[in-house]
Amino acid sequence: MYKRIVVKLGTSVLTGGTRQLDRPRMVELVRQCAELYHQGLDIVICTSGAVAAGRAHLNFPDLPPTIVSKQLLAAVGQTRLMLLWERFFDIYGIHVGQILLTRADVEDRQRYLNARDTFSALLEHRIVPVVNENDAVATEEIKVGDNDNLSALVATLVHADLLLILTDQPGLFTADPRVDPNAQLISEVHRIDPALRAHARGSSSGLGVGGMVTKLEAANIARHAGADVVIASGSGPGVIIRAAQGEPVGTRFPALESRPESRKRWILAGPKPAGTLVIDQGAVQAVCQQGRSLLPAGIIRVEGTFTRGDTVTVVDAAYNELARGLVAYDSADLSRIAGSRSHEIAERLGYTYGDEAIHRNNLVLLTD
Ligand SMILES: Nc1ncnc2c1ncn2[C@@H]1O[C@H](COP(=O)(O)OP(=O)(O)O)[C@@H](O)[C@H]1O
Ligand SMILES: N[C@@H](CCC(=O)OP(=O)(O)O)C(=O)O
Repeated sequence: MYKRIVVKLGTSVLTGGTRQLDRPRMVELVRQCAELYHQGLDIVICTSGAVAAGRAHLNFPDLPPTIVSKQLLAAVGQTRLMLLWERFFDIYGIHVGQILLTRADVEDRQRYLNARDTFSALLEHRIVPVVNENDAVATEEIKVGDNDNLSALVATLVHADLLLILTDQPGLFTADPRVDPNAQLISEVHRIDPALRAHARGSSSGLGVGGMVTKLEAANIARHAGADVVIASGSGPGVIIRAAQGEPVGTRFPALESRPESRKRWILAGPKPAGTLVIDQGAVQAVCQQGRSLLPAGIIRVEGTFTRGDTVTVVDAAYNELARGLVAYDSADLSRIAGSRSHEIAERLGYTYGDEAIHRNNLVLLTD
């Protein structure tokens, strides 16, 4: 039995594929959460559905397809959504607390820790946090963008041992089942590699954001943070209880053994990578197999514009993501010293911040 679970409920689940929130379905989901809560489990809800709720409440207004329209719908819908969560949990004598986040709230480590404290306080007082992106004010630059990645961030923040992503399909299939009727359910995943990613497509229902692509991104972050991840159907009978008891439902991604310490968890889930470092085979070996720091000598290419201390993603020549880390040099400097030996850094730049492009203490591996 798990102790702390984050339940992510997609728009597809909360609307049941209709254009409104499906209240009986929400009540059933809350009933299951309440049963687990009263057995002593900590429950965190990551809810989508604000935009759908806003649209339904305003009777499907004819709005231009702009960011502001979405913000307007979310502003109206979020209160409707929260009202329902509050009412339904209240039936079982459970208090809820709303947390609305954007990427900007966790980009900086201090703010990330503040958010973590809020979650800790709620959970300590046995209040169920109900989390969504702060869509009403989130613009492209500051948002997480999809609630799958948001749920992985939350699972990382609260040290969840299970992230349960509920959607309108029984799990991850070998192809989008809406398109390919012969697609097969994949019940257990031990490696999230390009071959597996090739199965995942975006959302084709017009309701959700990201489809299976973002669910795999989320699964990869959460299992590196030490949580098991399950993707399953929100309409499966007793699905939350069954998943919490460790029964095989949907697609399961067991947590990886390594449990990163606090700062590395932040690097993993907090800041959005501002750039990409493409590294050569020797550096892949040194970083991934030998746990070494990344030196400029192993960098083939620098992409994006970033400053010293920003998070970047580290990829191999085929663009498989290997790690994330905080850079010791900005993008202009790194471009100048990429491929250089350590003693050449000062010669090229006229100064040095050390031999490492990313010190291993600032590096989190994303390989298995
Ligand atoms: N390989 C796949 N296996 C299962 N579903 C997939 C796959 N590729 C794409 N999808 C699509 O992902 C959708 C679920 O994601 P999404 O629409 O974003 O829902 P949610 O609102 O639950 O996040 C499914 O309806 C399905 O059509
Ligand atoms: N934050 C948005 C949902 C964004 C999102 O990722 O949706 P989904 O793919 O249905 O989980 C909302 O509340 O409408």
